[in-house]
Amino acid sequence: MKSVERHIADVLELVEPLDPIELDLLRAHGAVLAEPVTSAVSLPAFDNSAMDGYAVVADDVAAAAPDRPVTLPVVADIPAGDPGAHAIRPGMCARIMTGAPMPAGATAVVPVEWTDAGVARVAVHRPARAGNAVRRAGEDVEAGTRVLRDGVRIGAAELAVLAAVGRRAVRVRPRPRVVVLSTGAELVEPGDPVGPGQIWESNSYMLAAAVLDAGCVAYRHGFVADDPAAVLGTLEDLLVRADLVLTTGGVSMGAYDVVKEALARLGTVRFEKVAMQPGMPQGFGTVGEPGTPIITLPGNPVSAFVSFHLFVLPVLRRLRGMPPEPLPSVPARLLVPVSSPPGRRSYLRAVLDYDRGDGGPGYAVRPAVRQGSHQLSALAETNALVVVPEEVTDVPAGGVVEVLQLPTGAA
Ligand SMILES: Nc1nc2c(c(=O)[nH]1)N[C@H]1C(S)=C(S)[C@@H](COP(=O)(O)OP(=O)(O)OC[C@H]3O[C@@H](n4cnc5c(N)ncnc54)[C@H](O)[C@@H]3O)O[C@H]1N2
Ligand code: MOO
Ligand SMILES: [Mg+2]
Repeated sequence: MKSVERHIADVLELVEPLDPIELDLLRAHGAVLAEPVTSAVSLPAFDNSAMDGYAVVADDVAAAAPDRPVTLPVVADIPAGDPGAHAIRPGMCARIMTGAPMPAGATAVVPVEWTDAGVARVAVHRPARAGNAVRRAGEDVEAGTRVLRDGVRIGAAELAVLAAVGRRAVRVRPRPRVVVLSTGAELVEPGDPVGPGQIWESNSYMLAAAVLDAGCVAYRHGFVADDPAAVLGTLEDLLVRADLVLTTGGVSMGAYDVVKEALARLGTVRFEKVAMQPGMPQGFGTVGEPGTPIITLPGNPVSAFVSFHLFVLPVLRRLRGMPPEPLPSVPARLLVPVSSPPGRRSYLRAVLDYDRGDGGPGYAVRPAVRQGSHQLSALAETNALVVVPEEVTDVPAGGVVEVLQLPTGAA
């Protein structure tokens, strides 16, 4: 059987980062930057006040005290947005608001709380050192420096930086478009009546949501019956929209496992067994001309879920122009013993939390009781996967295991 690492390397070969496009700021939210962004301007662009108060010459107020206030004439009133043509000389001051340009000649700002808040004249009762409450031009960003690097995901903070340096649009890699297709004659749309032997379909919902959470566009096609012609026809129709196709079901040894049969005609897909539990039967390759990458996940819901997080997430990251890193991992103390089949690496659904035992700072992990690859219920509160290596069959409670952290939501 093939190793998990080998399979990850193979599926990653399927894709390259998508070609960059130019998008307006808000539409670029969630996309990955495809250019380093340099600021043409300094930020702040001009010396300005950090507080509402009075711009002064610091030396003038050096001796100010509550019992000996220094009184100065107020020669200008400078709100934020003022074009900034004011100047003061020693012995004068200007009323100034937060964000307003410092008048020439001023060396400090006295906050209004340190004064009597006068309008024509002001009494200052505390000294301010030179530079007090002044935000210098360029102290945040110097003109010509890089503010964002190529490959960062544009979240709220990055959008703020882009807007602040005056960008209206940016070059980004578009969100990958992922078609999700389930197969199986037993599947019924949730809520529709189920007959004998039928079940409500869940994989396409799970995968579409996981694709969205991974910052991609999901086209949930629903499901097709176990008929190779139907699978083929549907795939051909969907390819135009797809940067990646995900299917579930029909990849094992069953007589009606039609994904295998259909794809043998339409593309170059390899079906293999990966030494893992759950998620052993896997397939990948391309379909159509030019080849659209396809990953065929096993039908068992938990197998599809685990396979998505191990194999599909890195592929989506690469398409987005991000490093195709695996899930982050931490060591954790097992709260209950676990077992695993020999020769296969187990990924046990589990709840990871801070260790509340005597073990000091660190993590503790509790695998779910129900670990069957059909037992969806345990997934609901799962936030992690416990890894039990191929050669290990039992780990006692208290043993330290590697734990993969599952994504917590939209990326
Ligand atoms: N003789 C063997 N049988 C099986 C093997 C094997 O090696 N030899 N492997 C088992 C393993 S491991 C897995 S995983 C599954 C993989 O099955 P398929 O990918 O062929 O998927 P199906 O047969 O279509 O379905 C399996 C199971 O999952 C349910 N399912 C499928 N799709 C959905 C869906 N969209 N929503 C909800 N549930 C779904 C389906 O009803 C079946 O119960 O094969 C084992 N068998
Ligand atoms: O690989 Mo299957 O996933 O064990 O149920
Ligand atoms: Mg099957």
